[in-house]
Amino acid sequence: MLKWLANNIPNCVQRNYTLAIPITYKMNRNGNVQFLQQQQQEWRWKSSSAKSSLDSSNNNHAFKTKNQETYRDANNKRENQLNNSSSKLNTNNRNTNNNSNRVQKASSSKFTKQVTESQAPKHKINHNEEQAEMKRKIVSNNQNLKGEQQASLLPMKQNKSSTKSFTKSLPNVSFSMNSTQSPKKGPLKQKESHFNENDDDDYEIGDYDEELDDLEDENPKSKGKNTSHKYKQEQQSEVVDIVSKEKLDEYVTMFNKPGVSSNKKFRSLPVVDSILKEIFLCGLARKGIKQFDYLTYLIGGKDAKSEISESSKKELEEMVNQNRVIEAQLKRQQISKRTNKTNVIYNQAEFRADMQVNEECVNWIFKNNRMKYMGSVGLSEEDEQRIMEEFEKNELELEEDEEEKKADSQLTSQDLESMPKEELNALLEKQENIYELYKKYYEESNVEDDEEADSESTKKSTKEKESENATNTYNRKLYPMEGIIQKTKGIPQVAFIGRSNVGKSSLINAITGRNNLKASERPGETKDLNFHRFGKAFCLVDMPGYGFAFTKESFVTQKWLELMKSYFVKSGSDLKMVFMLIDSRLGLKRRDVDMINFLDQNKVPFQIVLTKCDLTFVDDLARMAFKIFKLDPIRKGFTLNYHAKDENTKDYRMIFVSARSKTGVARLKEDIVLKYSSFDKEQWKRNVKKNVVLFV
Ligand SMILES: Nc1nc2c(ncn2[C@@H]2O[C@H](COP(=O)(O)OP(=O)(O)OP(=O)(O)O)[C@@H](O)[C@H]2O)c(=O)[nH]1
Ligand SMILES: [Mg+2]
Repeated sequence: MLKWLANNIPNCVQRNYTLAIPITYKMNRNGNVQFLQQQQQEWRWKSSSAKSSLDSSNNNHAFKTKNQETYRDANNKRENQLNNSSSKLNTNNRNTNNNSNRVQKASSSKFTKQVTESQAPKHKINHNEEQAEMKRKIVSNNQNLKGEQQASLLPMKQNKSSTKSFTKSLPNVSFSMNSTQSPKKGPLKQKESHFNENDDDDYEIGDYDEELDDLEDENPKSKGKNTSHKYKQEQQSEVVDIVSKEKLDEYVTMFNKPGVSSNKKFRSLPVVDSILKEIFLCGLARKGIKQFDYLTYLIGGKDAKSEISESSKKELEEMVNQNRVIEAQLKRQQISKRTNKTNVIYNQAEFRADMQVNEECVNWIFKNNRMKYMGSVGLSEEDEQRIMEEFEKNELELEEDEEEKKADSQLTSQDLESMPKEELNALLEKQENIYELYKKYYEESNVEDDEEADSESTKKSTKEKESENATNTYNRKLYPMEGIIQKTKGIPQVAFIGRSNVGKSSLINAITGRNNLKASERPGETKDLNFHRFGKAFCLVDMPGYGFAFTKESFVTQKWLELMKSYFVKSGSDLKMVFMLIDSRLGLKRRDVDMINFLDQNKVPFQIVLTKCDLTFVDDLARMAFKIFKLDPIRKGFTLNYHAKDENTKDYRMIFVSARSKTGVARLKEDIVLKYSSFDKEQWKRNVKKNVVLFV
């Protein structure tokens, strides 16, 4: 379809000329396309050599004088293509002549006339009020979509001064795309310290083009066949960032080598790059919006559809209007064709359309399906009674690793005293900065202030509020394990597991956009395995947390672990993914490691999700992620290939989320719907009358 659009719509690219026009089309049940009203009544021709951009008022004239021949060629070509494709598209064109007349009357711009003249006989075009209304709806939908995306970019919301003071406190976390072979010179070589503390140079739009120009210059076609060809292939593959397992082991050995500073190690490894990429894509990049967007474009693919903030979206629109991104993208495509490499960077139009369809798809499924409670699996009555007694008798406390506890206390007693004043001040400043940022953010987004939440007196009130808000909209239906497995048979399941208080229930609430699950500051809130389904597409499973230390034998933990493990083993192929949640502030604990090993041994597909990222620094997140990566089962399975199209490839992407700021939630939602549910996007596209705003 997109290919067809690209070939047949006059805003496609003809040799040196690029034309960008936002168009709206409607796809009916048969897969035919109906063109709707033009989004904007202006269009531009742009010559990549002359870089001339013409106004809509004089484009016809200019086009005849300057580009007459090229246009004629292009137009003939297009008409031929239209004729060829007309047989396929003629099923619904009984009223075409009427339609074309109507459209011609209604359209005021020269361009719209042009389009309809060439296309009206071939396609059914409705240009009535109904469609205008529909278009309005789409636009408003799109605006609504941006809300969540905006919320995800917490740090971007800050004013200049606060961001500056914040970034000052960040250590050198640099991002380099081509660390694999660490070439000394290369077109795709980044300004190495994009996220470097001292690097205040922002990425300019032109930079991308310049890099590609370099690439062009080095191209074998322009310079004859030479060694740079091979070199470019390497560069291309680095963008994809697929690393074989052997290679990965090599990197890890390198990472463990003594005598090399950890900072240096950090920068030198692609695995770290990959983790950092994830962090950046999740909207946690705090250094600058431009680099972030540049990255999303560079990486491309559907994963790059990350939460782009409102302001940066505007910037991107501008870029698209200027055609620069399209040009750059096209150049890249040409290059990748020449180098005969898989084209991982999507076609611009395809990328945008795909992004939009995915978004709509995910929103549709969450909006149009009731979240239905299917039942719970709990412990036997005896066990439950005993647990309740334990709960009442004992103060609930999460177990801590004793060694870590010791280390912590040693740090506070010895290090703080001996710590130079400067360092201490820096530490305090860092804390103040983050505090101010959060305060400002919560003020802006009308979220409860953290300051209040921290104070003792208000703790109670927030607790009360939470319990009030989080209403259990269902009466508890308890099933034996076999019973619920029978009941949920055939529905793909996604489970959330992790220590108590890690934020499982909150994350599910954030994903569903509902407040059905009880979440509270008190650990041990969830006591059953709760099953909720969205139609027959998928089923979300909230689990009790583990990690209590209030009885010697840790009865609760043992019982709940048994329950969860039996579910993992019995659910079989219906269990599509287990999201293993880890609190990004606390990191891995012994029981987490046990659980990871268990999942790995039983071949249960799982992914690590770092939660509460709104409370953690980027560099701490990266370190935490890498610590987790060092675990054997993770390292073994980490393919680093998050463009993987192969369904069987275990996707060991590290996920960073915050249920509070909604960072990463949109991506997680999309993963659930598009990767693990039984929801068929293509079928949905065919069956639901779809309106898509395309920017070609
Ligand atoms: N700042 C912040 N707080 C969070 C986030 N997610 C959860 N919380 C808080 O963490 C606490 C625990 O959240 P829950 O969702 O109840 O955790 P849980 O894993 O379901 O806990 P159990 O049911 O006891 O296993 C609550 O007070 C939440 O408000 C987050 O992303 N950011
Ligand atoms: Mg819970």
